[in-house]
Amino acid sequence: MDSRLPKPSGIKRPTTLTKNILPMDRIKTATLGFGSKTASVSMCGMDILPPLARDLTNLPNSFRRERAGSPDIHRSSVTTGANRTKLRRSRSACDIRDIRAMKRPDISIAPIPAKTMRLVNSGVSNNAPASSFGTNSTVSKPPRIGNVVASSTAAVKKQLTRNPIVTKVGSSTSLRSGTANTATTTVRKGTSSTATSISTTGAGKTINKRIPPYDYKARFNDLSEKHQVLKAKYEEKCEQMSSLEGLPEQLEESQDQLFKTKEELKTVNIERDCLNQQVKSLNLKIDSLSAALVKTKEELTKLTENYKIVKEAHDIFHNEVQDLRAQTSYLTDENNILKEDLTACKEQLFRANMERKELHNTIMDLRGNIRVFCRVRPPLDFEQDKMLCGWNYLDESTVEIQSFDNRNKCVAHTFSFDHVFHPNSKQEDIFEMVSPLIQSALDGYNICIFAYGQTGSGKTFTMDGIPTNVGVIPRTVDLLFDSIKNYKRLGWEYEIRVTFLEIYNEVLYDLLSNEQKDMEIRMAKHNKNDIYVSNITQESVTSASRLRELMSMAKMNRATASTAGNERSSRSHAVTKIELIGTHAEKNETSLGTINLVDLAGSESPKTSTRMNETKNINRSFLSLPMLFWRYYRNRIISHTGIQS
Ligand SMILES: Nc1ncnc2c1ncn2[C@@H]1O[C@H](COP(=O)(O)OP(=O)(O)OP(=O)(O)O)[C@@H](O)[C@H]1O
Repeated sequence: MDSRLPKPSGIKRPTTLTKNILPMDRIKTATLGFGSKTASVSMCGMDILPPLARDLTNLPNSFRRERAGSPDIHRSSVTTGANRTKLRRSRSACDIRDIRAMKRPDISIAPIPAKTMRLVNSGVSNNAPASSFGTNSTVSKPPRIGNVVASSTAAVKKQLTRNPIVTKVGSSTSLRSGTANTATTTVRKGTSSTATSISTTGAGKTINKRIPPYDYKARFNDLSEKHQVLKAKYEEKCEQMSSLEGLPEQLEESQDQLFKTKEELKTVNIERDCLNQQVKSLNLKIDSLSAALVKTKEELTKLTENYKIVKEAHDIFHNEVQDLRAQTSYLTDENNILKEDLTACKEQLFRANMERKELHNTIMDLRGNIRVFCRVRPPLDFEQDKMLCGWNYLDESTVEIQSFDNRNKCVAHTFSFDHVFHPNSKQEDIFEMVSPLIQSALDGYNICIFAYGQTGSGKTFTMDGIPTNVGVIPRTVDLLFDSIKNYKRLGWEYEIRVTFLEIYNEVLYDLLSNEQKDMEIRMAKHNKNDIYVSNITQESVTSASRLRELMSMAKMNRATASTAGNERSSRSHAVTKIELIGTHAEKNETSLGTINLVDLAGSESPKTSTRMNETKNINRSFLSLPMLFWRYYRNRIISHTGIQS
């Protein structure tokens, strides 16, 4: 009979649950939980299966790291080969010898307790508590590792403190442990005397029965019973192991999931930090925008108030504008009426001006186209002590000159003039007499004003004057431009051109140019009564100041010298010619008038002359002057009467 228990087969060595992927704390926990039988037992609910679990739990670590599901091997390892050898020896020679020596006692084999049988048949429930040991429960799902380890460790410790290793033989708390311990004790005892079978009755009373060594059948039954129990436990452990085999994979998956979750958690934390930063910056923006909004509201309030004020002003202005528009409309109508009236007035004025022009020139003709005025200058400072000829101012047109003949007899000569100006006459009085001629020039007539007399008689003073008391020419310029302004209102536009000619020793000079030129006096082709000077500088002037400027320039270029009667005597004839070209665009009228202002050189007696040639030329020119006037009168008489002689 083979007493050796069948070696369990198909038991897989539990795989090492600690993998590299586990962190160190997990590795420790896993090693503690899965690498030890304590944890294995605890996981299977052995904390509530005290006897055998306690035994297994209290095994040394080195031993507990052995195969989890082979309690037989454990026991064989614990008892080592000594007990087994003892058993074999007891079953062999010693036992036989003992059997021979012993009497066969009456042995009543204790029946297998019913509770034990139920356990054998029903198996061991891993997760079931001790109170529900007989229920059929299987391990279908391993508990969570952490919880299992914690609970198992705690349960084992608790169990260890509550239930010491040395169990009370015959205790009814656990049939399996009681059976195992009893078997061990029986073997030990059996080596010296007989085997002992411990059984429990249905009432819970422990029944110790000794199995004589020779009672192989009883021992066999006993061992079979133990074998069944252990086999059931073995199968139970196998099932537990098979269920636990999937735990590493689950653990790995859980770890992967955990790492993924951690990575996601990190990402979420980073995103959360970013969002927090964004929230902070947005809060700052909100604060600044809120402040700006408050300012804007204040400004808006001010602007609204200003808008109300401006709107009120606008309404007032709008009403005023409406009134003004009405007035403008009324005034526009009035203006149109006035325009029509103005046009009619202008027409009447133009016609009246033309009539005035005719009347004016008729008066000029009646007064005489050639008028001669006489001006007696006062004696100069150096003449106060000199013997001067006497004169009498008979009336405003007659003067009597007294002189002595060869017999020193006083002779009186009476001269008649258009007007005689006594020495107290002013420059304004002289100009008042000649100014109507300026009007004639603007009306398109040619006029000539010249001063004639002996040297030092006051010709230049009368024509040019002095800066503090200007003469005829400057006053003519002022009157000319004032009249042009007035004529502009009547629709006349005038262009003024001036030339300055000097005749010195019968030679022509351009007083506006210092160049040597060939200048001649020529008659106009279209009008034989009109003459012009060739190659002379002609300037267009638009202002009186410019004309005066040109006059001063010409005066500077004029030849002067000292004579017996005048320290600065003009030794040439100076002719200032002013052309007035008037146009009336509306009436398509034009007018061309000329003003010739002549300051003749002073005649001088050959007796007192120091420059005889110059004096001859001057006096010769004066001889032509009566001839000139004679020709003029003859032409006018012929034109009026047709009589040639
Ligand atoms: N009416 C006057 N009242 C005061 N001073 C006068 C008057 N007429 C001329 N004189 C003075 O007499 C002097 C000579 O006059 P002015 O030069 O005009 O003579 P003139 O006839 O031009 O001589 P000439 O022919 O030699 O140039 C000047 O000093 C001038 O100031």
